[in-house]
Amino acid sequence: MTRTPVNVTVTGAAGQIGYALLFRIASGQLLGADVPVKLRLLEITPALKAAEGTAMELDDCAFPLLQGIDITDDPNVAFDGANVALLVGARPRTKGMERGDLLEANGGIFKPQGKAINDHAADDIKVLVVGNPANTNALIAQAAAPDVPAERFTAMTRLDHNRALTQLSKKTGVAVSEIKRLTIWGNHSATQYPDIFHATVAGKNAAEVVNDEKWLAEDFIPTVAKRGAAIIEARGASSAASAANAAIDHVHTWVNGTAEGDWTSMGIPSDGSYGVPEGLISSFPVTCKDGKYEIVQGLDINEFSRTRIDASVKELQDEREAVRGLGLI
Ligand SMILES: NC(=O)c1ccc[n+]([C@@H]2O[C@H](COP(=O)([O-])OP(=O)(O)OC[C@H]3O[C@@H](n4cnc5c(N)ncnc54)[C@H](O)[C@@H]3O)[C@@H](O)[C@H]2O)c1
Ligand SMILES: O=C(O)C[C@H](O)C(=O)O
Repeated sequence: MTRTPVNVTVTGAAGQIGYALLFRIASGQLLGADVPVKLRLLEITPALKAAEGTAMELDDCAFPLLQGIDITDDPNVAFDGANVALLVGARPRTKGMERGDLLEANGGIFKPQGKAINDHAADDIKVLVVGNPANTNALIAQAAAPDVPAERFTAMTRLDHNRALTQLSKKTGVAVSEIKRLTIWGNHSATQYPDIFHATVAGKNAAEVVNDEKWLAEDFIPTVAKRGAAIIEARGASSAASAANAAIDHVHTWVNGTAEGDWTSMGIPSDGSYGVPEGLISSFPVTCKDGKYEIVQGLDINEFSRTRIDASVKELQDEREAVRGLGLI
């Protein structure tokens, strides 16, 4: 194998998502079956031993693409030369909490990590923030990295996108592979808006196929938006394997592109499209090509969608004000 390995940094490597994620990265599912990787695992000091245990297991898999594992509690070391950074490490919410309740607890993590990325990462760094509240944590990290192009900081709404695909598939009886152009707008929170008005189901307009606004408003949207809480209620812990799967999907699509005629959802810095204030990290419909993404333009936004997009964007603005007040941006 002659390709230069890609340096992938994963924070919170000893956590639940980390455990579901690292083996898939090392096996080639993140970047491609022919792309060698070097892993950098960042953890807090008390969790280093657990991260070492995971690294031992990674070694024991003898993955042909895995060309090294470094473990550290120093962000400056973890992000040195990083090409891809998955910011997972954060405190997950527990029963009864909203993701916004985590702002203060987790905000302090993302500012120093953003600075370390600014100072040490490779020029082509791509960042995915998974740790909640993901959109605003991404904003904090991005604000601390003025030398990195802002568009390299993204937040994960792919789990919501995947959840929405499955709910729509169950409602219509059509396989997820036949559903295209679904969109998650806004925040990865209970205000997010999964939009099927531009989606297609086996080539037909999804909203017309469903033809049931009551189901949309009272079943589909709340089921997708509150799925994280439902999983916490059922498992007693937040989603892990599905979150890791979505992180793999997000980066794989960003690097390798969206399929012709389809798009995906990513939390990205707004350029003002669709009335979302510039700079907010909000979820949009995007196409990806050659390692870059673009917002899908020109979609008609009906009244039903507008109200819901605006509500989620308002929450993002409030979160931005809150972290400004805490001196995090
Ligand atoms: N965006 C999404 O769709 C989505 C989905 C699921 C979970 N999440 C979020 O992902 C985060 C991680 O979830 P989890 O279930 O793996 O939690 P976890 O508690 O199992 O693991 C978190 C890990 O992060 C580590 N950590 C804490 N502070 C750190 C720091 N400063 N640097 C490096 N590591 C640090 C902890 O030691 C722990 O090992 C949570 O914020 C959770 O809410 C997001
Ligand atoms: O809901 C949570 O707190 C975890 C995660 O964001 C999820 O959507 O499953």
